[in-house]
Amino acid sequence: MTHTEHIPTAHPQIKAILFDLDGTLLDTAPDLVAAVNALRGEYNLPPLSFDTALSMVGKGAHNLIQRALTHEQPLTFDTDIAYAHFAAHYHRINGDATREYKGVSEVLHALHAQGHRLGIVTNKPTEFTLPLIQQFGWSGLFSSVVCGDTLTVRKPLPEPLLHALSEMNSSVESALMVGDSMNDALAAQAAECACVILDYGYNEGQPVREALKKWPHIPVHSDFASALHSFLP
Ligand SMILES: O=C(O)COP(=O)(O)O
Ligand SMILES: [Mg+2]
Repeated sequence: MTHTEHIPTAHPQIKAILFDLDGTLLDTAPDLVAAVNALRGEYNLPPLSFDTALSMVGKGAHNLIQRALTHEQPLTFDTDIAYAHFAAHYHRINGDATREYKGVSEVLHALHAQGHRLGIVTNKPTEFTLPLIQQFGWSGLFSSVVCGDTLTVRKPLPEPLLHALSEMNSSVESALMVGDSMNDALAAQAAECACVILDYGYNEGQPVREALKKWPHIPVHSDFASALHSFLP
């Protein structure tokens, strides 16, 4: 069976499409890992392996910093100072080695040209998200960008998705969430929003396809264009 045979049941009326950023639209892993290890250097901690550092990405920057600094043993640190260190390093690095996944720009432009309303719902802070949207030439495409610090809560809670849809004047019945992690799937489920998942991204170190085996109603794709294929002409 090919993955493209899984088509979201809600697709005929889909008008609004919400995208996760890290691991779905953009492979930000090299820059995130470099920033994590630069942060660790500030605390005289040795670098983490790529996979270990990447497994800490998913629940926003404060959670990432907490996991990165307490990996080996508990460490008491000032969270504002640690965030300032992380932000300084990540601003310096952000975008350098980040690449869009195959087909992303082409599909986003095609969906937009077709009249779909597009939004981003990411746990990444706004200050790192907006420069990436600009770098990849996507600024005119999104009618809502909800980041990890837009509200006081983040995915896997449903509020960020619902907030984006309200900014897009769209109903949850007409919406699709496209993500790479259980945080996206859980947020979509809680919002009662249709969802498709890409398996090439980051799911906090766990294969997302395995995690979704008990949720057969959520289609899993390995290719961005195939995941959106049924919404294109
Ligand atoms: O920054 C994170 O923790 C994850 O970001 P994402 O929600 O775009 O995957
Ligand atoms: Mg993601």
